[in-house]
Amino acid sequence: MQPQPTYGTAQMVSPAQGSPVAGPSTQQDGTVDGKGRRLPRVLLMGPRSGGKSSIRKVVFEGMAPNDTLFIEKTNKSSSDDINSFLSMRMWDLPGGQLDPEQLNLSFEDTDAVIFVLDAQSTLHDVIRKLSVTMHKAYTANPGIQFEIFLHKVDGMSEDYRLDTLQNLRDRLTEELFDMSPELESNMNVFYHLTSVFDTSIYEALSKVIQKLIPEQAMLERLLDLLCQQCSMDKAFIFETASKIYIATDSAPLDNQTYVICADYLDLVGDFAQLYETPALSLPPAQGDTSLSRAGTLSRSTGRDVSSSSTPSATGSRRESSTAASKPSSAISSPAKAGAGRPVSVASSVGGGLEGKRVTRRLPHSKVRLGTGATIAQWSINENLSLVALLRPHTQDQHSAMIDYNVATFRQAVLAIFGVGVSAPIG
Ligand SMILES: Nc1nc2c(ncn2[C@@H]2O[C@H](COP(=O)(O)OP(=O)(O)OP(=O)(O)O)[C@@H](O)[C@H]2O)c(=O)[nH]1
Repeated sequence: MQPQPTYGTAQMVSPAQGSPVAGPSTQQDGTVDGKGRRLPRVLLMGPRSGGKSSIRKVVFEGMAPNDTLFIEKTNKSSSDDINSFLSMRMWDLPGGQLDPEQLNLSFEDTDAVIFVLDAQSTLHDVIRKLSVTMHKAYTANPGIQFEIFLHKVDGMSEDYRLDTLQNLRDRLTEELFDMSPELESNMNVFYHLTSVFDTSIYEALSKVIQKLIPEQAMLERLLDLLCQQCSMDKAFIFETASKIYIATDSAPLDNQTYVICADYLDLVGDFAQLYETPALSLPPAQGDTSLSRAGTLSRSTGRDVSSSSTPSATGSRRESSTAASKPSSAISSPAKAGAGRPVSVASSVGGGLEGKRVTRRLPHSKVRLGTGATIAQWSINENLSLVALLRPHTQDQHSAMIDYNVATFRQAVLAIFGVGVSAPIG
């Protein structure tokens, strides 16, 4: 029987640099975690210059979309731990390689395949190859999830995008049907319009990842309860570094809400970095991925860690009128005094701090928008953040209740993922 993917292991995985690897999963290549459990595997495939490396670099390494122009061609397959919390492993196969067998990879232990197709090129030949690969993959693993990214749709009109997608869908369905009608009707195929120049790629990857999280329904239910109790219009659990959301409540999601929440998370991360004091940066603790990532991934570096050394630790407050998603009033600093949860870290930090307990705070911040609504962010742990849109005046009138509910929510999320509560609540 195929082992179930596991998530949220207490032992976080450091994001590997794209080391060239080719071959089936082994303990050595990291597709098995420290406890011997298999990590979910996502294959990223597609024709040459489709945009695979750009997606990886923009979303998981913080590269500016314009810089993708200078990415070198992928010659060898590479594998990356793309999501520290979920310990997910993504394989980027060189362009043109639609058949992973040539690379000694098998579909048996693959959970999802993302096919990245260039919407601006002719797809005629690709569709045929794609259907053959899908057929093979499905035969090897009927539970496999196919995600088709019609990529580079920026610059195309809405109508043209939808037409291109419809064409692709029709032709691929025909090809699959010709091969086997039964197979075609049983396959799980999902389509997404994506571009690295807007949030569509984050949303598409969020949807892919959510399907790989068995705890999804539980998280959604928890978020529903939180929204209901705290008068929140929308709430997300984000993977802080990548801005991918792993869960949201069941209320309908409009793109603008996601954009505002993701931008806010970005802004908070940038603020947190401003307040980082190198002298107080803690050495990487075992299993503390966010610490070990400092200095390697720009957008994920020490975002949460920095909170420990923000002015809030000494009780000072900073306010700024920096615009984030049109905030009309002041923004609290990422670790607003008294708002963060203190985390006691018994660690040797060298020099004068050796042997002392260093108090870290999990950051929390909020901004009142022009509409009177509040956008707020709470860190759940080093890798996850809760971001929510609160109805006007709720935050002012019920802040204690909201803090209490969020603390309870946080405990529940950590318990679901089996990470354990690493910081005192409330
Ligand atoms: N317009 C537009 N161009 C993109 C987008 N994503 C990637 N590109 C461009 O597409 C080109 C190829 O991107 P890569 O990421 O190297 O493509 P790849 O699939 O990794 O290619 P191989 O290395 O050959 O496998 C680059 O010039 C990128 O700038 C997008 O969303 N929109």
